[in-house]
Amino acid sequence: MDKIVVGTRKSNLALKQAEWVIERLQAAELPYTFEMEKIVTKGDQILDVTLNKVGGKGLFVKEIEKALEDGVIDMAVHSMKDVPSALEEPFEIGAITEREDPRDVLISNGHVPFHELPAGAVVGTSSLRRSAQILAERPDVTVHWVRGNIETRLRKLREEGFDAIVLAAAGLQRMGWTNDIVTEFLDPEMCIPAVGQGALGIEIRKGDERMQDVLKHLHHEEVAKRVTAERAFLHAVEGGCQVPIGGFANLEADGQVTLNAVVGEPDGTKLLKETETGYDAEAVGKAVAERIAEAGGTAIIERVKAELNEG
Ligand SMILES: NCc1[nH]cc(CCC(=O)O)c1CC(=O)O
Repeated sequence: MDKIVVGTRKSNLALKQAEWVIERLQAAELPYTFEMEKIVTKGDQILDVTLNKVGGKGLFVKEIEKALEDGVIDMAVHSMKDVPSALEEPFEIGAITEREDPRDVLISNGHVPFHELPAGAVVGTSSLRRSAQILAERPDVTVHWVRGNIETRLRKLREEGFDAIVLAAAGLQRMGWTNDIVTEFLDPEMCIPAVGQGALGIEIRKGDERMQDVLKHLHHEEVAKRVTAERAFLHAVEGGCQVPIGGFANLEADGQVTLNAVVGEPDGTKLLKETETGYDAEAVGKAVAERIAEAGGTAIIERVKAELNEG
């Protein structure tokens, strides 16, 4: 049987995601064997610097794309939220998978819920999106950066003086840890998740019909429609590095997609939120982006980007 090589980053979460993809493809009983190829990316090597300052999301994707282009791998498994809103030539997303819980979760020492954290509590996060929304809701807490993979962040919660950390439910679920360690699932209207959070994206060489066929067995059309609206928004407001932006879409019973999105000041002093519903996912994303840009979102994004480049 022909062999298909599935590329992945080397973190435990990435390995779980790639294993999940391979299991699902094997279950489809296609005439292929599947093999995993682990790739160390720059983003995995630089764990002690705020990721925002070292080039953002693209860091995790670049080396993997090289392996794809060179034919070392045939497809690459990504967390959809780590995939830049515009892929470069000659790549495309061959499938967007079913979505895990897209919400962020709070894990606190002593299981104190978010609204009951004491004033001055130290909340760990590594994203400007989370800090903006946490501080808008609770200006009396302090946000500190906590970098590293999920295991590292949980260890730092116990050992480094944090009262709580906020991370993606999906990562915990894929690691098999879930509910007993989670204090609270944050309301996705209060803390709007990252674009694509909870879904996986499978990247392939553009026009690779063999992979397109294989990936029909993984693609989830409803999730893809939601993520399309989210990514159209992300693309229209910035198109680049990691800034305080959230976007989360749901499908209505009639098939329309509703997008809630936010651009915020990292210190939480301003949040710009907009909502739009419609049948055309791309148009919904663009409409929300236009309104947020006009309300001052562009100015915030430009300023944050400039600060990241200086820092
Ligand atoms: N930023 C890193 C990252 N990329 C994907 C996930 C979790 C899985 C997902 O959101 O799909 C995480 C960890 C986190 O944000 O807590």
